[in-house]
Amino acid sequence: MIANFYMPTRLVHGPGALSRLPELVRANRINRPLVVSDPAIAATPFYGQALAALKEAGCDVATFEECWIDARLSHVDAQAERVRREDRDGIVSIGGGSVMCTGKGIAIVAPNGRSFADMTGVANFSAPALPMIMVPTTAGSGSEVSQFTLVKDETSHRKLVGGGPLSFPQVAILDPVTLETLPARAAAASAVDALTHAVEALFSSLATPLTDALALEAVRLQAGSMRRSILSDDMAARADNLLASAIANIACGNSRLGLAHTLSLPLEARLDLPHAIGVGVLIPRIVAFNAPVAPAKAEKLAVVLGARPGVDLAETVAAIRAALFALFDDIGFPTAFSPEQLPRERLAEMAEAAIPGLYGGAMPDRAVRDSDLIHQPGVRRTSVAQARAIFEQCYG
Ligand SMILES: NC(=O)c1ccc[n+]([C@@H]2O[C@H](COP(=O)([O-])OP(=O)(O)OC[C@H]3O[C@@H](n4cnc5c(N)ncnc54)[C@H](O)[C@@H]3O)[C@@H](O)[C@H]2O)c1
Ligand SMILES: [Fe+2]
Repeated sequence: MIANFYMPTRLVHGPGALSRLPELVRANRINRPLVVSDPAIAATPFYGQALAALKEAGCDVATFEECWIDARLSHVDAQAERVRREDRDGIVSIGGGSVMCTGKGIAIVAPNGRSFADMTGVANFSAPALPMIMVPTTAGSGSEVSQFTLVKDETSHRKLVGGGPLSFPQVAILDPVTLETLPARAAAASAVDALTHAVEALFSSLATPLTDALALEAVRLQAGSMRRSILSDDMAARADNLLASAIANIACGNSRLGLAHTLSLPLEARLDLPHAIGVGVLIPRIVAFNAPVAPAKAEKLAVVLGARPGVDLAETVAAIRAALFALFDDIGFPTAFSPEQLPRERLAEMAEAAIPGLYGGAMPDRAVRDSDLIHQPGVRRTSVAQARAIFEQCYG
């Protein structure tokens, strides 16, 4: 396999990093930025300070502070039109994955002059996206280092995926001050999502020693910092947590995701299960499913989770499961689905909806479609019956 590792985004991270925003905006020749955020972020002190610093540095700043949970097609297309009209020359996104994906969508659409809905898939646009500076305020999505943006089309109720090498953010600024105002529940959900990105990257058929190194370090850093980051005011832990979620996305951005994200998709689409709950509850079961075909990876995963590898694979898998369950319990995150969340009579339907998109480990020999970004090449071929059996293991 010829592998391709690509990561052009500059990372500026650590306590105080946000103070570098004006200089980094200038360094990327942005003079007239559109600053994108949501109402919760717009009310925080760090946002007000960032905005004031940009104006003080002489930037002609416009704002869009109306993002919702999940980037919206109508916001992306309308704000891109505004960017063209007002001759804006760059995007500063300050927020979680929803805000960063909105900003990235605007940055793609503005210079390409078509609706985002007409540019989905991989690299389906020709003009480079406007320069983007990303300031994540959750330690979760990793959108700040990703070429892709996930945008909800409210009309068709589909989640659109688009992006390519021309839409990597120029800079990601990771400052733990941004996590101070994040409610514990949202912090737990985004941290679990990030953890699953790293574990999925490890058990991908497209994984390489390079992505493995990043994935394992992301798990070690994430598992070691999550409790203190979420349950106390520990700035060092929050800095680690932010860096871990970026590293996890760099890993899965290059090796793709896996079966937890694939199986979670119909639960999110058809049962409105939140993404983090879907992938978080599934991930210990997916590790158990994958471990027999990747036992060495399971052992390494146990070590970075701080668990002791067992004398055999079954013990190692049990140790991983116990470590993940303890972590989730401590941060108040569920370890099982309730029958209300995932009705037993719909298990067959969910398994059938998830599996046809899988292509069992090989890259397709055709143009990559949207669905390929979501249906991921995990290490193990999976049948509908196996998917159903995995769902059945998710009830505690
Ligand atoms: N592009 C990618 O590679 C990628 C990867 C994973 C997820 N995503 C997308 O990211 C989105 C999820 O992002 P998320 O998990 O970061 O959550 P989010 O951006 O949806 O935010 C969740 C909630 O937390 C609030 N919030 C965020 N930061 C805050 C802060 N510091 N203080 C107070 N409130 C704060 C928001 O206002 C929101 O209500 C989804 O739409 C998903 O599709 C994109
Ligand atoms: Fe995810």
